[in-house]
Amino acid sequence: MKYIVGIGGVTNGGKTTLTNSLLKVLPNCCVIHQDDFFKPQDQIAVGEDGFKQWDVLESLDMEAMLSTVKAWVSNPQKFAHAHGVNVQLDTSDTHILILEGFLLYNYKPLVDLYSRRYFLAVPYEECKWRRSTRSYEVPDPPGLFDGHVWPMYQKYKQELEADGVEVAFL
Ligand SMILES: Nc1ncnc2c1ncn2[C@@H]1O[C@H](COP(=O)(O)OP(=O)(O)OP(=O)(O)O)[C@@H](O)[C@H]1O
Ligand SMILES: NC(=O)c1ccc[n+]([C@@H]2O[C@H](CO)[C@@H](O)[C@H]2O)c1
Repeated sequence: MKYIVGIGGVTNGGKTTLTNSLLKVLPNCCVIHQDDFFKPQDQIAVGEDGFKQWDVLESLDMEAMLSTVKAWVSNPQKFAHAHGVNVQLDTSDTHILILEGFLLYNYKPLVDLYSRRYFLAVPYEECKWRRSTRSYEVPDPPGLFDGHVWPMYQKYKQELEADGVEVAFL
């Protein structure tokens, strides 16, 4: 059996931390991180608000992410070997793929592929504080969280609810 598990939700919600714990205990488990599919910085649009629009779907090469998922679906064993994941012989009929990222469920071609969609949510204040302690490859300019990151999070979350996409909140 093949299972695709989504670990989605808000920035700094703990997605990477949870994913790393799951990778240690689940057999034959591969991972794809959505952040690895950000377009180069010079292709990120600047909004009317003056901020680079990192937190929109258009800033990610979702077609490339989908191709990577399809490569796993077509041959999980080969994918595991190529990514240094040991396939355990006694469980070799079970393969798990974790997709980890902040906009996992708003890209239509992927949404029906999940066996289970988990969503990590944290309150505004906690999220803002956690984010302020992080340093990304491209550091957040002042005001980005309130001006762009949090409003986009709310917009995409509302879109999910409106589309009736079922998620399990953690
Ligand atoms: N259960 C938790 N309780 C408190 N803090 C946590 C918890 N899980 C993670 N954190 C902290 O929150 C921060 C973000 O964690 P993590 O990198 O796992 O989140 P993320 O959702 O992958 O973030 P991003 O979307 O920015 O990649 C880190 O500083 C981490 O130590
Ligand atoms: N990974 C990156 O290149 C990058 C650059 C600038 C901002 N981000 C932030 O990553 C978060 C998702 O994990 C988003 O909230 C982006 O703002 C990532």
